[in-house]
Amino acid sequence: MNFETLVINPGSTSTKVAVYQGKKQLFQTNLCHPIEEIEKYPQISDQFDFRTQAILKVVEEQSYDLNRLSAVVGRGGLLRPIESGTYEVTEKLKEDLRLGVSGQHACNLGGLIADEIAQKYQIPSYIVDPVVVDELQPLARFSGTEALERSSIFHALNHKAVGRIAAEKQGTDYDKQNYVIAHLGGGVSVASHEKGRVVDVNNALGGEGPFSPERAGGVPVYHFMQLTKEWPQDKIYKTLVGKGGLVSYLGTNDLRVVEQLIAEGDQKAKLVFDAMAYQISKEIGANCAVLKGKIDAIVLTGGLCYSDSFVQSITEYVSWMAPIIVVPGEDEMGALNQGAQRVLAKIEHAKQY
Ligand SMILES: Nc1ncnc2c1ncn2[C@@H]1O[C@H](COP(=O)(O)OP(=O)(O)O)[C@@H](O)[C@H]1O
Ligand SMILES: CCCC(=O)OP(=O)(O)O
Repeated sequence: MNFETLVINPGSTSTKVAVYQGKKQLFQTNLCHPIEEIEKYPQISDQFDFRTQAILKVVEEQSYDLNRLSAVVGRGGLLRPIESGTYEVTEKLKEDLRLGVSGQHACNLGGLIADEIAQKYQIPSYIVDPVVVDELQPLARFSGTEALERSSIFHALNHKAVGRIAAEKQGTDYDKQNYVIAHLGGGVSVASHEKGRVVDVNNALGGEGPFSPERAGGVPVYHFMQLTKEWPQDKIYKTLVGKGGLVSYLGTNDLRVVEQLIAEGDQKAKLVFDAMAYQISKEIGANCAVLKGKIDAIVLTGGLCYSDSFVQSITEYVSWMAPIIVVPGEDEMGALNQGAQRVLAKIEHAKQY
């Protein structure tokens, strides 16, 4: 059956909207949200109406009749740690998304907006492989202090989707391969995929890993404590997430703007560009150690991979460790649709949160 689904993916810098009929995409629109627009809203939940209206406007512009839909599917948010899969949006799931039980991020709106639209048309709503998919091995859970355990918060949906793409390119199955996958978007997550399980990954929202277009990544903690000892919590958080990385150094979260500055001869922009590639490469190297060098490929994905020079810069550091596979952008929309289609076709049951 060719079920039609509306797919909604709120990211930190964009909202992606698509309609699928079976596997076929009927349309996709990527709405970009410049930092000035996002900054107007103090809380993520304050963006609910603005993003919902923007999505409905896209659908209207495409003259698509929402009565044709069988389901609405949204990118899952910061719930409690759960296993990989497709989950039905329930009251309990929505409550935890609203509370942000594991933190605040735009993807918390995915399930909420999906359900808002689905309820109007009396159809089900789902989330797939939310950012809290947790397959960490015991060793990866150590933070270095008994008081804190590391957690698995990363771009699980795209990691899994791109893992399957890489395996297909290599003529095999995802759960037979070992990959280091680096998702390079507004936030960055670099993970060790061992036979289909993400056994280690930097927390993309937790002050770990490389800096990214808008995240600081790991910072020198002692000096950071001194710097921020008089600051309110939300200012500290925004310094790490939202106003870190490229935004902090260059005032933009857009790598294309950075490339333009470099083309105009801006030396600082060049140094920051090189530093981001350097930190990401170092994290890839760390994950190659996690897999004890038994790696079938290093996979680079996300919006930053549309930049040939950025990919080239990372490749120079890491290509000696394993073959490089580049999947620019992401297949999150396709993966969300596939997750919903499997449930609609009764190939799988939707999991209950
Ligand atoms: N053609 C391109 N060339 C260089 N950078 C790009 C290109 N397209 C997107 N990007 C960069 O990718 C980043 C966003 O990646 P994306 O995966 O869309 O992020 P998110 O989903 O986290 O919002 C931004 O820094 C953006 O400037
Ligand atoms: C891992 C949490 C989700 C996230 O960081 O997504 P973006 O990079 O799209 O902001």
